[in-house]
Amino acid sequence: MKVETSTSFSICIIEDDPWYGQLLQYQLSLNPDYRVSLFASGREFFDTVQEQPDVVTIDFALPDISGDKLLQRLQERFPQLPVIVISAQNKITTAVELLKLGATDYLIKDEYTKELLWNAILKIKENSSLKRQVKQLERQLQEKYNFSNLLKGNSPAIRATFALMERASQTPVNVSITGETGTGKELVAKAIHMNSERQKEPFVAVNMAAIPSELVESELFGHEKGAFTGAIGRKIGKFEEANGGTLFLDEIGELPAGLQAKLLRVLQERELQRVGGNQKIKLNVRLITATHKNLATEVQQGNLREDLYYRLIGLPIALPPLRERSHDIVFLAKHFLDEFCREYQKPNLKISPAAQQKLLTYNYPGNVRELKTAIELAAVLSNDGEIQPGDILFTPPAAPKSFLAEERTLREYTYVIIRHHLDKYSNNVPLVAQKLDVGRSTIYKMIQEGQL
Ligand SMILES: Nc1ncnc2c1ncn2[C@@H]1O[C@H](COP(=O)(O)OP(=O)(O)OP(=O)(O)O)[C@@H](O)[C@H]1O
Repeated sequence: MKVETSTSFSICIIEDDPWYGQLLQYQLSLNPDYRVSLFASGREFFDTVQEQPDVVTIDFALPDISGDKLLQRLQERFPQLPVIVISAQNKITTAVELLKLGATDYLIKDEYTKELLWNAILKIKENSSLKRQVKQLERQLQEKYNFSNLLKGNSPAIRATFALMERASQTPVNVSITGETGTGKELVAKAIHMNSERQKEPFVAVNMAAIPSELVESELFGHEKGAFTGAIGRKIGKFEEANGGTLFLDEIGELPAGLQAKLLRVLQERELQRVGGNQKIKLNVRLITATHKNLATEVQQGNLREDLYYRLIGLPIALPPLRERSHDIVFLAKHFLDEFCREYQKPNLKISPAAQQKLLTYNYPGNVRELKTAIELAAVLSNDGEIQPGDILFTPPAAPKSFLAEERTLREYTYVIIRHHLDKYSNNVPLVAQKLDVGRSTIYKMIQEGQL
């Protein structure tokens, strides 16, 4: 027999007294959400029920099996099953024993049993629906943070990134992410955290480039009251905030040289002292760093300590610039367009072939962030069902102030250009003359005249 479990709440009553059993069945069936089945013995229940019901009530004194044994068999068969024991005995020790064994409730057979049973089942129902909701929310959250839900892409490069992220989520190793601005470094860090066993703990992101260098130490490690002028109270640093979870240090290449030794010590010893404090605080933080710089070059140039480099590098993940993953451009554009149409409650827009061509020929210095912004604007600008090339406007980054903006004579411009090249090629006049296609004597003459 299959007790109906899908849409309704299924209750099984095991009671050998047919009159009493039917009384309980009648009473509970008054709730139209309940499907109530009656069994005269433990054996009849086990012979017929295959799927776990939502709750079982058992008579303590059945002819074929004692209450405690039946409870144990039910628990072996359905480990999560709530079981209510109904007994004619009002011996406290029996009740305590059964509750210890895992019974959800113990009711005495008297004139209040029906009401008490009604309430006990209501509580179990509420509890199980809450548990179901929590499970569903957890599933939704998990889906939301699935790598391929968070990070969109169709290129071999992004697929290779998924594989690395998978590995990074399964181990607590440090991760270092490199990539130009807007390639999705923070998104990758967050996705790793959300898929790791630390997902319920904090994810704290800090952009090192955005903190004035004199404040970095207290921002990362915290400070005690009075540690320095202006430290009016105790401050918890980002490491402590992230304790138990993940700390994402963006633009790690900007970490001031003076703090590199302290960071290394904190990572090695897994404990820190707040600025101006002497208490040692234990840390359990997973570190993910990101940079658009090449850290190995930073080490060679003496900007980053080698020992810190080896600590940080852990599992490296390199995100290629968008212009090198042409497979992703239209794919991402369509994804963002769908998102913006939903957000702006516009009917679904398409991208015309000519607009796709325009997207594919641009070089995206701002990478995915720039594509996303351009698509948002296109979604707003478009007034037919299709994005046209004219709807796609790329805003180039502010160019360095052009020297053409300054008013000079042609001769003065010539000096500026030659001087720039002499600086660039270490005053190598023959090389500069060759590069600019002018006579060497012209350059020597200008030098002699003191114009350069
Ligand atoms: N593969 C992707 N799929 C979906 N959205 C993406 C993807 N890559 C980047 N984005 C989006 O692009 C924007 C920039 O991403 P993110 O901030 O992670 O880049 P970043 O490399 O950390 O940038 P920066 O170096 O400037 O801090 C965000 O809105 C992010 O959601």
